[in-house]
Amino acid sequence: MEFSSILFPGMDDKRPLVIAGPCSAETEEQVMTTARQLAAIGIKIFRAGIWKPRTKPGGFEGVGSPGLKWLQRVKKETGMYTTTEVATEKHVYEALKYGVDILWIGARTTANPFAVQEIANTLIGVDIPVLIKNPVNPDVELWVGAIERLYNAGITRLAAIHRGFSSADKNVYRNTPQWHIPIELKRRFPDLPIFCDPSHMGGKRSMIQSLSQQAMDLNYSGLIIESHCSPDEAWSDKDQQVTPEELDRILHSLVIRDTIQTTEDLSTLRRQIDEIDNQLLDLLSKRMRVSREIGHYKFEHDMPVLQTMRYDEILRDRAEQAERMDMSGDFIRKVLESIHEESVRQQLVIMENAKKEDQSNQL
Ligand SMILES: O=C(O)C(=O)C[C@]1(C(=O)O)C=C[C@@H](O)C=C1
Repeated sequence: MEFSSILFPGMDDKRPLVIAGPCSAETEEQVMTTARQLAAIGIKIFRAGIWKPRTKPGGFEGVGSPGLKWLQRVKKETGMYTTTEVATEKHVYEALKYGVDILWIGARTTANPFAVQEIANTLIGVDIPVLIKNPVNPDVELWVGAIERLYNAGITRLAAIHRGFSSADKNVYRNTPQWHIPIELKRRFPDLPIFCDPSHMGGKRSMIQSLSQQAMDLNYSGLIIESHCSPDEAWSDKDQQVTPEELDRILHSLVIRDTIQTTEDLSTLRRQIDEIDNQLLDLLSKRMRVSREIGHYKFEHDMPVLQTMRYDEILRDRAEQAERMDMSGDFIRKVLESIHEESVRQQLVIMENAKKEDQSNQL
């Protein structure tokens, strides 16, 4: 896929490209005050939710179409480009009618291929950048699928927004980052810009700075940060919004590492990594050879392939050992789960082949 630039005239091709604005457009005054303050600190793209998907009914569901006139005014008076979330065909028509410059697709919508297809069909023939948030569930294929649906509709000015993933486990995040998922997306589409949404990820103002820094260190193109002229009085998501002044402070604190340099030192270290990876592969192939021998033993002695007690003992022992060696137990558990999966697969093949051989010998 070949993506085109999402930038507009007057925007720097410099990291991070920042989109900022309130979670929701509440009143014309709140929108205009916030917009003026953001324009004053150099923000070029103003965001505001016009239609808000809420988990339960009864919450503030956005001001709807009347708020689009406020976005028009923002553009006219401050020169900032505007963006809002669309989830249905009607939202798209309304946003286009009022000249919204960039659309974004929310996490709940990305998770629903029917809704994404409806939006894509509505956009056929329209030249507008679309930003696609990750789906609520940690499924990179759904995210890729949404990007492909838009692309197939002729929308090539695309970018992704990483806002984190829902999780049943309680942790410090509102939506856990699971950085490996956007990293996989980036591996598949190296030219697709990725924005980080530290507001929804952290769910708290205090986490915005460090999440933004991590996103910059992972080479993200941009940030989308919720900013409100009086966050404590916000009608939605007040804990995660910052004043434009605070946003300015956060943005200035970020260290942007942009040098691409391969010195002799780095090459030497990378050669060491290559060598160690070779050894790891060698060891893994030796382990699989032993596992295949166990497979033959199990066939001859009528033993099942899966040995839960032994598997459990390996996971427990190695996780403890890993922690003593300064690695996370969870990490080693994941590695061993993959190794065990391959080991079981190889033993099942052995069982199957040995059975076939037995049968053909009996004929
Ligand atoms: O110990 C065994 O029985 C094995 O076959 C080895 C092994 C492993 O790869 O560690 C594979 C399958 C079993 O479920 C448990 C462990």
